[in-house]
Amino acid sequence: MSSDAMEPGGQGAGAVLDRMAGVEPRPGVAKPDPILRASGVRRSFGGLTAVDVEHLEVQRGTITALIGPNGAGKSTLFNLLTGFDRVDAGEWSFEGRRLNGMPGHKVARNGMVRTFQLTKALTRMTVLDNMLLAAQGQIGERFFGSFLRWRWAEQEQANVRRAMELLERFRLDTKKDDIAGSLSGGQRKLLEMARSLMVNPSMVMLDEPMAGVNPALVQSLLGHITALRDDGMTVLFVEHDMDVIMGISDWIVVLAQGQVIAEGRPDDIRSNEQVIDAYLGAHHDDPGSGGDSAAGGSGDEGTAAGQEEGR
Ligand SMILES: Nc1ncnc2c1ncn2[C@@H]1O[C@H](COP(=O)(O)OP(=O)(O)OP(=O)(O)O)[C@@H](O)[C@H]1O
Repeated sequence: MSSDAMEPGGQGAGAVLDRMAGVEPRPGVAKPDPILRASGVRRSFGGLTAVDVEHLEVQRGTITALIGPNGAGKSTLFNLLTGFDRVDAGEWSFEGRRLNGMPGHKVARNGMVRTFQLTKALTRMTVLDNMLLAAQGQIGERFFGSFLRWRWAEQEQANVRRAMELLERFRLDTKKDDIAGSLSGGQRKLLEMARSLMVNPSMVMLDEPMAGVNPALVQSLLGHITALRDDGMTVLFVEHDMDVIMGISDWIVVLAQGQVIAEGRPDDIRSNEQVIDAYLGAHHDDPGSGGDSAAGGSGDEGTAAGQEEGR
């Protein structure tokens, strides 16, 4: 995502971060140029309020982490914003467009994509077919049913070219004919990221990008995530590993019991008493430690294969 994916005026990540310099670290704070805005978003399951977000803005061109103890509502909020679950109340917009009620595939076509852990069906397909399938929503509406078959073929060729470019970028090109299920945990994470880029998104939402990844591959994955931001994309990610969170986030949003209890830069969050209390209360990793991976806390970070089995 080249210069055209960059913000208007061709400013890079540095300029975006400069504009964030004056933003106060407090829940619901307005951002200079939000790509995503949510207000009054609520979701309950029976008597349990899983998400109750009064106001949240995500600044364009940043890496923003969504963190919180187990059961804080991170996945539910991800699902709601991306059209994979229905809100009880609230509204949100992406690039100024209201997204309420829009199904997931349309949200993705509007430029906001989320990664998914590879389902069983996907693990039985080749790496390249996984990539091509991820592009189908893009061509489907415009080309399905078309009698102009050559245009279809043309689009397919373009998809293969794009898939191969992305596979090269993520160093998976030599694996294109391998069955996705044969990839290591880290390679699967790379494939999940590569798949999401097939629709040319302006915002990528990563669901635990480091879960099940061999430590040797963590640096490489981190490099890919910061490269997305440096190419002008906005990244929102849910993660438990505090080293990762503190290391790459420009901004951190902390959820506890469905509510945003804190927002700020890594240093603000490290020293925030409310955040520390929320984590300690949940017997989770201390966000102030920056040390031993919070991977320990969630109990769901087994191998990629293990996670898949659970889905
Ligand atoms: N489909 C559902 N039915 C009933 N309860 C649900 C459902 N989905 C989530 N919940 C509950 O909503 C709360 C928030 O869950 P959610 O998975 O969003 O938290 P999380 O912050 O992503 O947790 P974790 O870090 O453990 O993945 C939890 O109490 C969970 O049990």
